[in-house]
Amino acid sequence: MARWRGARSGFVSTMHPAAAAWFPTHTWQEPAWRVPELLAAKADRTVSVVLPALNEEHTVGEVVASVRPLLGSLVDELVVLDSGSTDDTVRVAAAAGARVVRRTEVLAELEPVAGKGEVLWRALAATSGELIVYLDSDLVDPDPGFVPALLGPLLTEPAVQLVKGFYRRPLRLETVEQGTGGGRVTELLARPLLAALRPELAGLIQPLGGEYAGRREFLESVPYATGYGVEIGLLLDVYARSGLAGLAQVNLGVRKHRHRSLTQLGAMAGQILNTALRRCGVPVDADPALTQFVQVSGEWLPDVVAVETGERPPMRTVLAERAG
Ligand SMILES: O=c1ccn([C@@H]2O[C@H](COP(=O)(O)OP(=O)(O)O)[C@@H](O)[C@H]2O)c(=O)[nH]1
Ligand SMILES: O=C(O)[C@@H](COP(=O)(O)O)O[C@H]1O[C@H](CO)[C@@H](O)[C@H](O)[C@H]1O
Repeated sequence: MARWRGARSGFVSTMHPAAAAWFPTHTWQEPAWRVPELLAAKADRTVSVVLPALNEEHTVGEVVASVRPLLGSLVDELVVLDSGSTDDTVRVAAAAGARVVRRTEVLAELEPVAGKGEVLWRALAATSGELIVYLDSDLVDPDPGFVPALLGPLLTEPAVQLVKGFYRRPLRLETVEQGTGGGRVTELLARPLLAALRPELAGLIQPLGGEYAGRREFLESVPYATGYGVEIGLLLDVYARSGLAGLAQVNLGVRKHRHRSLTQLGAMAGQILNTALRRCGVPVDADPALTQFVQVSGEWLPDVVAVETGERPPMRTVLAERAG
């Protein structure tokens, strides 16, 4: 299958040498795997698709429906891990054909904490697939090709441990044809942060993207940041353990999703920054707080938010302790 259009290889060499060496052989610009080919490569291995969901009643049904046709062939289980939704997410997800697991129903002895990473981590205990695909539940017009593309490298390249999706990310849904501008935390924080701390990872096109797949053996062996730091944490951990050879990325086309406000993304960025600094051995405040500002009747007032920096230990250790 097509990995890289060589005509553009000149630009690749302008990156950090390690990134430039990795990019051409671990980037699928035109993923061409067909399901029958992947089924043959899959053989007797198993695949779990996991959707983290917090109040996603408007979109979770379509995301589930985009994966549903693969259930029973390429996909062995399709799970929505509900993150404490207070809307109709659970009903909509179940009606669309997913197995819905509330975060309180798995590892019930552990009091759940808020956050995306918490449910991605709990999903490890709620599923059994050797390969795990994570998709966000807020996707708009989700492409059924996401899962096959993300599984491609895992099913054909034994050294790869984690596969990240990449895509064009329109910020205004109505201008998807030309739209870009999405991935604000990626462009304003993650990319500059990786450039400063791990320039070898400069070749990752979407380091924070919520569509990715990994081997259970790797995912159960690393801690999970319980908030939005989960993606940067997993990325840094796979690099620390397997080097760039453990990473691949596939073109998923266009990704449209619900966009949060700048204030919300500021809090998200705080979690990502804190996780990345800790993974890279940079001392950080034990209980960081982020002071944002709001204008009330003309007066600017501080709004101090705690930066969630919780971590869950490697699932492997938790399951071993439970097994006694
Ligand atoms: O505490 C949380 C926060 C987020 N999410 C889910 O994680 C995904 C990505 O979250 P969000 O859309 O807030 O991030 P963004 O894509 O805007 O960066 C979505 O499916 C959310 O429903 C979750 O399950 N629990
Ligand atoms: O990539 C980003 O900058 C943020 C915000 O995206 P938008 O500016 O709302 O398109 O979205 C990602 O970051 C989160 C933290 O890693 C992930 O959990 C999300 O899945 C991903 O969409």
